[in-house]
Amino acid sequence: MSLIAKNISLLIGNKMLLEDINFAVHPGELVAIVGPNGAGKSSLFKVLTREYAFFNGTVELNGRAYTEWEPEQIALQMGVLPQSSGLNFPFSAYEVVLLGRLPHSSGRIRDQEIALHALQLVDAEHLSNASYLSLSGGEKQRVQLARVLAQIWEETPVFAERYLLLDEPTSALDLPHQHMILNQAKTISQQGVGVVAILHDLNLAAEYADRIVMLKEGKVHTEGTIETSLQPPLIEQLFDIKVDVIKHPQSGKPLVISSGHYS
Ligand SMILES: Nc1ncnc2c1ncn2[C@@H]1O[C@H](COP(=O)(O)OP(=O)(O)OP(=O)(O)O)[C@@H](O)[C@H]1O
Repeated sequence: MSLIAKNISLLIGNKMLLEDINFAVHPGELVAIVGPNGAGKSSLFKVLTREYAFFNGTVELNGRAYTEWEPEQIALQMGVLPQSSGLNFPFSAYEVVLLGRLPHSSGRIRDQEIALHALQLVDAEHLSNASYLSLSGGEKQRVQLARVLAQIWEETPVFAERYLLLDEPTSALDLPHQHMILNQAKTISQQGVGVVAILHDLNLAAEYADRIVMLKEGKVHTEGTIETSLQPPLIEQLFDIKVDVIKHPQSGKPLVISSGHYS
């Protein structure tokens, strides 16, 4: 049981956005998708999350093509955090998180407990009663993450395998919150959820991901473990920039350093 995309190609107008991509995420792992601007990361994300349906190839969720699932069944298996959520109603932060529980029928008290707990996990409990519209960019991002966490909070009687798909989940966050959120994503993956995160920061990917998929010009450039992916020649091919990779003094993970010189 996994989320598997096979031979995905995506043509919009006369532009090939994705070309013969194979991608999979399995329960229990965190996969980072990285690559330069315009590489196709968000396009792949939109295929994986059904925002785009007009692609060639197949996407299978837990053994069945998307077309074979009802939308409500998909919502019980997959939480999606897009780059921006255009919510314009004056809901409180807490009410926004409760929206994540709509696909479920676990009862009002349980849903409320989960929503509060999810807000705690993203350090936003103190914002519960604030109007969502009044929140800062980073606060909104954390509340939206709490909403998708609430959505895939626990196994349902029918669906044990769940997935969390995050498009640049740290883009609006300060340094401590970047680590806090990715720590949560990692913990959730260790609890058995398959997590996909588009990340620009290679060092965050190194710290938290189990695997890295590198995209370039709509194709998978490289895929592998942190150690095999974060090699200077590969990074230089991907981003056209000179880098050194050293060992992080605390975690021992690869640490990518660049002085900004083009290769
Ligand atoms: N709807 C569309 N119609 C035509 N071209 C598109 C469309 N969406 C994206 N593109 C183009 O496809 C390419 C890939 O875009 P995509 O948003 O997937 O890149 P990305 O890797 O997510 O980039 P970034 O890091 O800048 O967010 C870009 O060149 C973009 O201009």
